[in-house]
Amino acid sequence: MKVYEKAPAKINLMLDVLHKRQDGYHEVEMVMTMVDLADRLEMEELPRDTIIISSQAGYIPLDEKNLAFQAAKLIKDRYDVKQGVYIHLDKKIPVAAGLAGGSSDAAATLRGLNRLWKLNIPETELQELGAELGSDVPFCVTGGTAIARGRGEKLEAIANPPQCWVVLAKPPINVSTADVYGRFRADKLQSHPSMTQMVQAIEQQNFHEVCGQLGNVLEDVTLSLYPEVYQLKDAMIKLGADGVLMSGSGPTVFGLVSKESKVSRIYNGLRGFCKEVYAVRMLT
Ligand SMILES: C[C@@](CO)(OP(=O)(O)O)[C@H](O)COP(=O)(O)OP(=O)(O)OC[C@H]1O[C@@H](n2ccc(N)nc2=O)[C@H](O)[C@@H]1O
Ligand SMILES: Nc1ncnc2c1ncn2[C@@H]1O[C@H](COP(=O)(O)OP(=O)(O)O)[C@@H](O)[C@H]1O
Repeated sequence: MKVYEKAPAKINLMLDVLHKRQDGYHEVEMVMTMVDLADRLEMEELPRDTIIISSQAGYIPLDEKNLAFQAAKLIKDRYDVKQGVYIHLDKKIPVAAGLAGGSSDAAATLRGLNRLWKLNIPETELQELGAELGSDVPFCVTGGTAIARGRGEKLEAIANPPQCWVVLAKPPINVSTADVYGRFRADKLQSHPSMTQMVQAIEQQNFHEVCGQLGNVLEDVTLSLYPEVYQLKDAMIKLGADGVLMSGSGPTVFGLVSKESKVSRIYNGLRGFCKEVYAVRMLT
């Protein structure tokens, strides 16, 4: 038997860091949503007690370092599953981009294996398993749009933002999330983005206000390390995107665009800066 799962990319519409915790993680407040740029996973049951990962992407690990492998191992161990699984990852989401590609693959693996092995694990329990794999995995289990607190695992579902185009551009650099959080200094912050106002703008379906409330306190860290991310952001603003922000710890920059007529100009303009540019819809 085979099951298929879609693993969409996330973007952070708002990301605030409150403080560094005793356990080394940072207490965050984020508004997260998903975009229509997705990996596709095929999972096939194997009679042998083994986990095999394959992918057309040459640049991700296929062993126990792969987050889909870790998700399969976790569910097998926790629920004492004796069968094995073959997982094929059709990667479309750029890697180490701030788009939670690996986290979304892990979440899709948890959902898929829950179905394949008829385990009937409730969604909240899948989220708890996800939290053992990474801070963004619980959100990716459920998707939609949510406020995320704690280290990212405490979720509160909210309305989806107004539908629009999302242009994503990833410069050819790899950013380490741990490094960006490690360099973040709360005392250097000039201001915090407002969670309340972002949530209100979304609830009122006020596109202009959603664009106005975009904010990410990790942006300054990544922009100072990689000036090309700053240039990309500047280019996207000049090309006419309605709101522009770096996603997560970066380096992907996204632009929200309401008018379809503007999308191809922005897309083509950005292709002059980097190869990895995508124009997709918000997943609502
Ligand atoms: C910044 C965000 C925003 O959505 O996304 P990405 O840029 O990675 O996509 C997330 O907070 C990333 O979540 P995720 O990528 O799952 O992080 P994890 O694997 O749990 O943690 C990687 C490392 O980041 C740091 N970390 C992560 C989350 C957090 N709230 N505080 C932290 O300090 C820790 O040093 C940790 O060792
Ligand atoms: N299934 C996977 N897809 C992508 N990256 C993966 C996967 N499994 C493990 N990784 C590793 O996880 C790291 C972060 O990848 P990713 O989840 O794409 O980053 P981000 O959270 O910044 O978007 C990379 O170093 C990559 O090698």
